Amino acid sequence: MELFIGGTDSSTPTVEWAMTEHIRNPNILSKLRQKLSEKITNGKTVQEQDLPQLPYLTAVIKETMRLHPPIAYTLAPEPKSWDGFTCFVPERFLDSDIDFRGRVFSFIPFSSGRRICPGMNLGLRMVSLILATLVQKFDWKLPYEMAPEDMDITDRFGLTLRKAQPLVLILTRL
Ligand code: HEM
Repeated sequence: MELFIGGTDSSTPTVEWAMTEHIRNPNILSKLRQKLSEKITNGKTVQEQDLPQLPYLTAVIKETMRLHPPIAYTLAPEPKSWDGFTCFVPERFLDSDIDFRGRVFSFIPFSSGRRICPGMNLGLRMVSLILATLVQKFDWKLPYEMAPEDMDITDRFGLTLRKAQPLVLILTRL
């Protein structure tokens, strides 16, 4: 199955960037797949009620939103606030109390205060379930024997910060 990620809402760029970072960091993809298989057993598919037990999945989504803020104009990332600013390291969020509510100025993917996104919980559930299902149920590879380092990872600036070139992956059912 060939997967093109498209769409214009704020959830889609997060899934697309998360998948892009996982292709560039296969050890993180393996770790996430392992964490999912520890909690979601017997061939089940991840469900909403499983999400609180999947802190690594949440860390991956936070790290994706840190490095690729979904809504560009408000949320330019701040290099000085983060060690290894350009590196994709979900572990930085594991023992941290930084949540999605915008209480720390360097991480406000859903804005904060009175402007905070009213769809935050729904958006997070959508991103978490889509990403977890794709990781859990499919093996991913780039088409045309392309190498991860050949991927175009430039942003396309707009209301949402999308990849300039859409991600295309070949998915095989695991
Ligand atoms: C991962 C997904 C999402 C992200 C990252 C996101 C992010 C944001 C951000 C940063 C803002 C504030 C924009 C500003 O400061 O003007 C916002 C506003 C808003 N979002 Fe979301 N959003 C997401 C999903 C959703 C969903 C699923 C819904 C609806 C079902 C939604 C509905 C809204 C609405 C109505 C506003 C405007 C609120 C206002 O101005 O009072 N969002 N979103």
